[in-house]
Amino acid sequence: MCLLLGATGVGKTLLVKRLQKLNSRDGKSDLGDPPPTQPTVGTDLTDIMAQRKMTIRELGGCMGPIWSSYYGDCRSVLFMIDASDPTQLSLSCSQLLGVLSAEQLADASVLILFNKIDMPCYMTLEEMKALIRLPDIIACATQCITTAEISARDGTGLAAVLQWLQDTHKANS
Ligand SMILES: Nc1nc2c(ncn2[C@@H]2O[C@H](COP(=O)(O)OP(=O)(O)OP(=O)(O)O)[C@@H](O)[C@H]2O)c(=O)[nH]1
Ligand SMILES: [Mg+2]
Repeated sequence: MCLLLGATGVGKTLLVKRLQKLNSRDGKSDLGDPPPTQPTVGTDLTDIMAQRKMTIRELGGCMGPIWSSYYGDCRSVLFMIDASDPTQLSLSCSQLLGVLSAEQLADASVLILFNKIDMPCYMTLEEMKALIRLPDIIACATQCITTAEISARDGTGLAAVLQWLQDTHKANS
Protein backbone atom coordinates (compact mmCIF):
# COMPACT_ATOMS: atom_id res chain seq x y z
CA MET A 1 0.00 0.00 0.00
CA CYS A 2 1.26 3.46 -0.95
CA LEU A 3 -0.07 6.47 0.96
CA LEU A 4 -0.61 9.75 -0.88
CA LEU A 5 -0.43 12.65 1.57
CA GLY A 6 -0.32 16.44 1.38
CA ALA A 7 -2.26 19.54 2.41
CA THR A 8 -5.67 20.43 0.94
CA GLY A 9 -5.64 21.34 -2.74
CA VAL A 10 -2.01 20.44 -3.50
CA GLY A 11 -3.19 18.17 -6.34
CA LYS A 12 -3.31 14.61 -4.96
CA THR A 13 -6.56 13.53 -6.61
CA LEU A 14 -5.53 14.98 -9.98
CA LEU A 15 -2.19 13.15 -9.71
CA VAL A 16 -3.89 9.77 -9.19
CA LYS A 17 -6.24 10.36 -12.12
CA ARG A 18 -3.31 11.37 -14.33
CA LEU A 19 -1.22 8.34 -13.29
CA GLN A 20 -4.13 6.04 -14.17
CA LYS A 21 -4.51 7.72 -17.55
CA LEU A 22 -0.76 7.66 -18.22
CA ASN A 23 -0.66 3.98 -17.42
CA SER A 24 -3.57 3.06 -19.69
CA ARG A 25 -3.07 5.26 -22.72
CA ASP A 26 -1.56 2.60 -25.03
CA GLY A 27 1.22 4.66 -26.56
CA LYS A 28 -0.78 7.84 -27.03
CA SER A 29 1.33 10.77 -25.89
CA ASP A 30 -1.40 13.32 -25.13
CA LEU A 31 -2.92 13.14 -21.64
CA GLY A 32 -5.78 15.44 -22.68
CA ASP A 33 -7.42 18.12 -20.57
CA PRO A 34 -7.11 17.68 -16.80
CA PRO A 35 -10.30 16.15 -15.37
CA PRO A 36 -12.22 18.01 -12.65
CA THR A 37 -11.61 17.05 -9.01
CA GLN A 38 -13.52 17.50 -5.77
CA PRO A 39 -11.89 17.89 -2.34
CA THR A 40 -11.35 14.43 -0.85
CA VAL A 41 -13.33 14.16 2.37
CA GLY A 42 -12.05 10.92 3.81
CA THR A 43 -9.89 8.56 1.81
CA ASP A 44 -9.81 7.26 -1.77
CA LEU A 45 -8.32 3.94 -2.86
CA THR A 46 -7.06 3.59 -6.45
CA ASP A 47 -5.51 0.53 -8.09
CA ILE A 48 -2.89 1.10 -10.75
CA MET A 49 -2.13 -1.93 -12.90
CA ALA A 50 1.49 -1.77 -14.03
CA GLN A 51 3.14 -5.21 -14.29
CA ARG A 52 1.44 -5.89 -10.96
CA LYS A 53 -1.33 -4.19 -9.02
CA MET A 54 -0.37 -1.19 -6.90
CA THR A 55 -2.85 0.39 -4.53
CA ILE A 56 -2.61 4.09 -3.73
CA ARG A 57 -4.54 5.46 -0.77
CA GLU A 58 -5.10 9.20 -0.90
CA LEU A 59 -5.89 10.79 2.44
CA GLY A 60 -7.68 14.13 2.03
CA GLY A 61 -5.82 17.17 3.32
CA CYS A 62 -8.73 17.82 5.70
CA MET A 63 -7.95 14.45 7.33
CA GLY A 64 -4.49 15.73 8.44
CA PRO A 65 -5.15 15.25 12.19
CA ILE A 66 -5.92 11.53 11.69
CA TRP A 67 -3.51 10.61 8.83
CA SER A 68 -1.49 8.58 11.33
CA SER A 69 -4.29 6.05 11.85
CA TYR A 70 -3.58 4.84 8.27
CA TYR A 71 0.20 4.37 8.63
CA GLY A 72 -0.03 0.71 9.69
CA ASP A 73 0.03 -1.16 6.35
CA CYS A 74 2.04 1.42 4.44
CA ARG A 75 5.38 0.64 2.73
CA SER A 76 5.74 3.78 0.66
CA VAL A 77 4.63 7.42 0.81
CA LEU A 78 4.02 10.04 -1.85
CA PHE A 79 4.12 13.39 -0.04
CA MET A 80 2.90 16.29 -2.17
CA ILE A 81 3.64 20.00 -1.77
CA ASP A 82 2.16 22.84 -3.85
CA ALA A 83 5.27 24.56 -5.22
CA SER A 84 3.19 27.52 -6.40
CA ASP A 85 1.82 28.45 -2.96
CA PRO A 86 4.33 30.01 -0.53
CA THR A 87 1.55 30.61 2.02
CA GLN A 88 1.00 26.86 2.48
CA LEU A 89 4.67 25.91 2.71
CA SER A 90 5.08 26.07 6.49
CA LEU A 91 2.03 23.84 7.00
CA SER A 92 3.35 21.36 4.41
CA CYS A 93 6.77 21.37 6.03
CA SER A 94 5.43 20.61 9.50
CA GLN A 95 3.19 17.87 8.07
CA LEU A 96 6.20 16.38 6.28
CA LEU A 97 8.24 16.37 9.51
CA GLY A 98 5.33 14.62 11.25
CA VAL A 99 5.23 11.94 8.56
CA LEU A 100 9.00 11.39 8.63
CA SER A 101 9.11 11.09 12.41
CA ALA A 102 6.26 8.56 12.61
CA GLU A 103 7.59 5.27 13.98
CA GLN A 104 5.35 3.16 11.72
CA LEU A 105 6.82 4.87 8.64
CA ALA A 106 10.46 4.63 9.72
CA ASP A 107 11.30 2.11 6.95
CA ALA A 108 9.00 3.47 4.24
CA SER A 109 10.28 4.78 0.91
CA VAL A 110 9.28 8.41 0.47
CA LEU A 111 8.89 10.46 -2.70
CA ILE A 112 8.39 14.19 -2.09
CA LEU A 113 6.53 15.74 -5.01
CA PHE A 114 6.71 19.47 -5.73
CA ASN A 115 3.57 19.94 -7.81
CA LYS A 116 2.13 22.72 -9.99
CA ILE A 117 5.39 23.70 -11.67
CA ASP A 118 3.30 24.79 -14.68
CA MET A 119 2.24 27.84 -12.66
CA PRO A 120 4.07 31.14 -13.12
CA CYS A 121 6.45 31.95 -10.25
CA TYR A 122 6.51 28.46 -8.76
CA MET A 123 9.27 27.77 -6.22
CA THR A 124 12.05 25.72 -7.81
CA LEU A 125 13.64 22.72 -6.13
CA GLU A 126 16.70 24.85 -5.32
CA GLU A 127 14.53 27.52 -3.67
CA MET A 128 12.58 24.87 -1.83
CA LYS A 129 15.79 23.30 -0.53
CA ALA A 130 16.78 26.63 0.99
CA LEU A 131 13.31 27.56 2.27
CA ILE A 132 12.56 24.36 4.20
CA ARG A 133 16.19 23.20 4.65
CA LEU A 134 15.38 20.07 2.71
CA PRO A 135 18.94 18.64 2.76
CA ASP A 136 18.86 18.71 6.59
CA ILE A 137 15.42 17.08 6.64
CA ILE A 138 16.64 14.31 4.32
CA ALA A 139 19.89 13.82 6.27
CA CYS A 140 18.03 13.42 9.59
CA ALA A 141 15.31 11.09 8.26
CA THR A 142 15.43 7.29 8.61
CA GLN A 143 13.63 6.83 5.28
CA CYS A 144 15.03 6.64 1.79
CA ILE A 145 13.79 9.96 0.34
CA THR A 146 13.59 11.03 -3.30
CA THR A 147 12.31 14.34 -4.67
CA ALA A 148 10.65 15.28 -7.96
CA GLU A 149 9.20 18.39 -9.57
CA ILE A 150 5.94 17.66 -11.38
CA SER A 151 2.82 19.10 -12.90
CA ALA A 152 -0.25 16.91 -12.51
CA ARG A 153 -1.93 19.39 -14.85
CA ASP A 154 0.31 19.13 -17.90
CA GLY A 155 1.93 15.77 -17.09
CA THR A 156 5.53 16.95 -16.50
CA GLY A 157 7.46 14.39 -14.43
CA LEU A 158 4.62 11.89 -14.09
CA ALA A 159 6.37 9.06 -15.97
CA ALA A 160 9.14 9.21 -13.34
CA VAL A 161 6.54 9.00 -10.54
CA LEU A 162 5.04 5.89 -12.15
CA GLN A 163 8.53 4.39 -12.46
CA TRP A 164 9.29 5.14 -8.79
CA LEU A 165 6.02 3.44 -7.78
CA GLN A 166 6.84 0.36 -9.83
CA ASP A 167 10.43 0.13 -8.52
CA THR A 168 9.36 0.66 -4.90
CA HIS A 169 6.53 -1.84 -5.20
CA LYS A 170 8.87 -4.44 -6.69
CA ALA A 171 11.46 -3.89 -3.94
CA ASN A 172 8.81 -4.20 -1.20
CA SER A 173 7.15 -7.38 -2.47
N1 LIG B 1 -2.07 24.55 -12.32
C1 LIG B 1 -2.15 23.36 -11.72
N2 LIG B 1 -3.25 23.03 -11.03
C2 LIG B 1 -3.29 21.82 -10.43
C3 LIG B 1 -2.21 20.89 -10.52
N3 LIG B 1 -2.54 19.79 -9.81
C4 LIG B 1 -3.76 20.01 -9.31
N4 LIG B 1 -4.23 21.23 -9.68
C5 LIG B 1 -5.52 21.83 -9.34
O1 LIG B 1 -5.58 22.05 -7.94
C6 LIG B 1 -6.92 21.89 -7.47
C7 LIG B 1 -6.95 20.89 -6.31
O2 LIG B 1 -6.57 19.61 -6.83
P1 LIG B 1 -6.95 18.25 -6.09
O3 LIG B 1 -6.30 17.15 -6.84
O4 LIG B 1 -8.42 18.14 -5.87
O5 LIG B 1 -6.25 18.48 -4.66
P2 LIG B 1 -6.12 17.44 -3.46
O6 LIG B 1 -4.72 17.49 -2.98
O7 LIG B 1 -6.67 16.11 -3.84
O8 LIG B 1 -7.04 18.14 -2.32
P3 LIG B 1 -7.82 17.42 -1.10
O9 LIG B 1 -8.50 16.20 -1.63
O10 LIG B 1 -8.79 18.47 -0.62
O11 LIG B 1 -6.81 17.10 -0.04
C8 LIG B 1 -7.75 21.45 -8.68
O12 LIG B 1 -8.38 22.58 -9.22
C9 LIG B 1 -6.70 20.90 -9.65
O13 LIG B 1 -7.08 20.99 -11.01
C10 LIG B 1 -1.05 21.28 -11.28
O14 LIG B 1 -0.06 20.56 -11.42
N5 LIG B 1 -1.09 22.53 -11.85
MG1 LIG C 1 -8.19 14.92 -3.17
